[in-house]
Amino acid sequence: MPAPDRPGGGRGPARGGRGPARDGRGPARDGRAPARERLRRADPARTVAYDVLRQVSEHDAYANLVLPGALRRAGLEGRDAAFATELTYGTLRQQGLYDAVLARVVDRPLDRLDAATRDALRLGVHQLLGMRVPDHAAVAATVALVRQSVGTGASGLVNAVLRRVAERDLDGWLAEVVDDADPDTALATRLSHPRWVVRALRQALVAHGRAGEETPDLLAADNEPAAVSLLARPGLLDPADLVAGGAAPGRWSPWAVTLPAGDPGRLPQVRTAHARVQDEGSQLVALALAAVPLDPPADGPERWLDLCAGPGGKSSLLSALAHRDGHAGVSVEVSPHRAELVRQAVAGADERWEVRTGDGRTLGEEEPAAYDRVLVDAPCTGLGALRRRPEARWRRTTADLAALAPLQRELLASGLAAARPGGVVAYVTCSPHLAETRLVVEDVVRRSARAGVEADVLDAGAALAAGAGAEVPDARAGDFVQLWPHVHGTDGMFLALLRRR
Ligand SMILES: C[S@@+](CC[C@H](N)C(=O)[O-])C[C@H]1O[C@@H](n2cnc3c(N)ncnc32)[C@H](O)[C@@H]1O
Repeated sequence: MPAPDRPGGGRGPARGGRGPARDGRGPARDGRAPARERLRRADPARTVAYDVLRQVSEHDAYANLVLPGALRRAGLEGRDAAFATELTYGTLRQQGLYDAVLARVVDRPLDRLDAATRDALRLGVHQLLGMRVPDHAAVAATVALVRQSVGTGASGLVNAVLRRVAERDLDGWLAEVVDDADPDTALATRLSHPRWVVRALRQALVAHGRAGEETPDLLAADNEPAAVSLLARPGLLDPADLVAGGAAPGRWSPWAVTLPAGDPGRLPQVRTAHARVQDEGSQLVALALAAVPLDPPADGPERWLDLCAGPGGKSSLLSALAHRDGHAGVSVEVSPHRAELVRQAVAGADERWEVRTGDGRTLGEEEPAAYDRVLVDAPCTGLGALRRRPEARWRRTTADLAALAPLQRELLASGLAAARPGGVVAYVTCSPHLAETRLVVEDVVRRSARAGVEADVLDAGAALAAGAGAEVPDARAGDFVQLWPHVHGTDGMFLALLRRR
């Protein structure tokens, strides 16, 4: 995949073909106020984007959770919804680069600006440098937004700053902001990631057998909008039905389809929980666990366990497979709210699938050697899924790695203890970080053996191929699997498979 080294170089909505209100030059075809005058008022798409940005920065909201509701409430659909989405996600992803530009123009440190004004400035810069919105429309519409939301004083500042930004194009600003920076800082600024993340991802690439030179491609993939993948739950829905409705078949998972556009929440199959939005990488790792050959248990159906299951994506797939094939299972989730989401996710396949609110760390002790297949999809930094969570890269810190390390180890050790001899455990993260993947597995295998719970590392690549129905090229990292956004077009899922002796 080529590495576009600029925002908006990819698939963001273009200006061309939009209605007259987009660029402020069109005639008033519909009896409304002239376009130029309309730009004096904030338009709905920009208002939605700005409101979501405010919720993200003021209330630590997640843009991907807040935006769909905001679009629906504003009645935005089609191209307008796509425009609002690109405004929101692009602004959040490129925040590091845009702040570097703004720092050259604003007459005080950015953190001394009122947060509402700073969010508006970032939104304006994205239109100027990351989208093909004409300068005058980007400035006028953003100023209108600020006048309406913050006040006249702030709108003067925003007007002056955005006009200065508009004096150069993106290449001009890129040259300026990375001018005398060291290579890592330059890469971090150019592709808008924190510097520690750039280093961690390069280290992860190398640790999983790839070249450090791929780092710019990986960072660029984080800046591209991810396709909307759906899971058609096995036994409940044939993916061909979704394809007949206009979706494209998935690239890797036999149960995946890709939606061209639109709100998946409106699909009847999603409403009935027969289909679910789920990245193909997530589907593949769950399918791999289900595909590991196993001696059948002597005393009845297989028992499956999803040890940290919220919000239920992989439980929805595992429960459907288990239901189809006559197995039984349990999902455990510590957060009551997320456990409720898991209950909804397993609906339709829940006859012999129980959902519990509880602490997965103690389950291995409470039910030792009780399960045939165990999924430990551990809480992690999510560094492999940055393209879907546009603000996550700015929230995560190295302190999170240290904080998550004990929890990841305790959950895996508990999952291993809950597996019966001959049973199999999948350790999964949506982060390729070495400290959350290989180091956790190696550490827990060693420590568990000392406690009398021995396990062998299985060939996860073979299981992935069995689950997908074909080899997934470039997925193997020794005995482990590491998927990559820039290689596979999936989230960066890690998978290790362990068989208990
Ligand atoms: C990475 S998410 C799992 C994603 C899930 N497998 C899916 O596909 O939707 C990790 C989950 O573990 C939960 N969790 C954290 N600590 C836990 C614990 N001690 N026991 C059980 N669940 C826990 C978190 O609340 C979170 O929902």
